[in-house]
Amino acid sequence: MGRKSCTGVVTGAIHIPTVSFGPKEINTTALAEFGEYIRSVFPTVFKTSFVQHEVIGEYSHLFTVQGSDPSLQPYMLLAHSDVVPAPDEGWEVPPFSGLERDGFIHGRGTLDNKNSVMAILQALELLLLRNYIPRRSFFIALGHDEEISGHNGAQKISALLQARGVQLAFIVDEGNFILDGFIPNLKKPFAIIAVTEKGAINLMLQVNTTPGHSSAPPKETSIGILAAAVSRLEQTPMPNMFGSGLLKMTLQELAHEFPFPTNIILSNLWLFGPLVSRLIERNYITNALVRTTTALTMFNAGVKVNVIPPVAQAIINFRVDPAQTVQEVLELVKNIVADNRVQFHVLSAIDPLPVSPSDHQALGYQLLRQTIRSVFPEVNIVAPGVCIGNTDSRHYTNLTTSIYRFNPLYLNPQSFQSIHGINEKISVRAYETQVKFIFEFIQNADTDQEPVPHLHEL
Ligand SMILES: CCCCCCCC/C=C\CCCCCCCC(=O)N[C@@H](Cc1c[nH]c2ccccc12)C(=O)O
Ligand SMILES: [Zn+2]
Ligand SMILES: [Zn+2]
Repeated sequence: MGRKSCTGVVTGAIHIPTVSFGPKEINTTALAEFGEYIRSVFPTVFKTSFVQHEVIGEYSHLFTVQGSDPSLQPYMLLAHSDVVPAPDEGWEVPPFSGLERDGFIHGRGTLDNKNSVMAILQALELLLLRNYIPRRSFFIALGHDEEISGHNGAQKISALLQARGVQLAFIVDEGNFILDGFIPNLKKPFAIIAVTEKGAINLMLQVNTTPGHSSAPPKETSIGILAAAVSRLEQTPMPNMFGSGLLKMTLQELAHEFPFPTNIILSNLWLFGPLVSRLIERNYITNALVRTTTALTMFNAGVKVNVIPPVAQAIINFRVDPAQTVQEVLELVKNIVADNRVQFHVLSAIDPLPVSPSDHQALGYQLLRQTIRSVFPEVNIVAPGVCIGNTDSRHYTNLTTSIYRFNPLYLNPQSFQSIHGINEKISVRAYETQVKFIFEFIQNADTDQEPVPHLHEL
């Protein structure tokens, strides 16, 4: 294949429909094609002697970049090549066209997360083409099943590295962004590096009742009983955990960016905390930062129009606040439902992750901060925060206690909705800046903490 332009490689990647449809449904043809594709567009990465490439779990990719200084502890960059499904309806352009129009590349995966896959490999390709030899070793792990929990990709890579005795200085994965327009009155963007992520529970509620003829219905059917139970859950939010969370720290760092009187209010959360937490929970996105969320995602019941339904089932997806545990949430749920005709089946449950360090000694955090300052000089605030979704990085807690989830991209509420939604797109400029960010980050990781002039400028 001839050499493609910087954004042409993204277009080609979006074109390959590497969709994870369900727990065991992946598009193996597309994933295999994706593997061939990255080989063809990043030839230098694949032929460099100190870059080892392995395919794990059939479709995930692990690159080991051997640094020249074995005394430096390695780190790892993560991304994933699979995407969530994208039916054509509602899209301005077909989701797998990868069309470049008006300065944007359109399509599923442009923000989540083929942008990162391609930007990481592109940055490495450019460094290698300039004969850059890293001092610090690093790994690049590209999962192929992140959207369905990463059991065949990230989990296997993690087990392999553990078996090899690898311990990492830190990990950088997708997760948070440079946020723009999420807080009313705050015009300036701010970068949030997620130092933890929420837990998750998929809980099935089931009600069984005796089937029969619909002409003589019982007072309550399985559908009615279950509908009332899930409605109680939806109407009863989990407790607001504002006081105990990281969000307090994030807001204190943001305080002086606000005009009077918000700056005073946010600097004195000991006094105004209850007021602030009530304001935060009013918006559905920021609400996810202060509590365990309850999302009714599936409902299934009934077999025929004139048959009393024997079974009704609903699935509820909870995202567990880092200040709570799965067990605590399940107890609360049982108390809210308070109906012993409703059975509980926990389909999957994962606790929130521990908080990674963000102090001055935290190498990964400080390198991200330093690179943000350099690549996005207009961003004044870099603060630690919580990732409200789950990422492949959760499979790597055996390799490091320092996990950071940050995409070097601007995100506004509209682009937030496009992730897993419709009209996902990335501006050409944003993608090029992401490449620049990783290009600088890799070089910064080779310096002795203090920023020094870069060996290469992009
Ligand atoms: C004051 C600050 C205001 C902040 C506003 C908040 C803005 C939020 C910004 C970004 C959030 C993006 C969410 C990150 C996505 C995480 C990746 C993802 O979608 N994961 C899936 C699938 C998944 C992956 N691993 C697991 C493990 C277990 C269950 C699911 C998954 C997901 O979370 O569902
Ligand atoms: Zn993702
Ligand atoms: Zn996703």
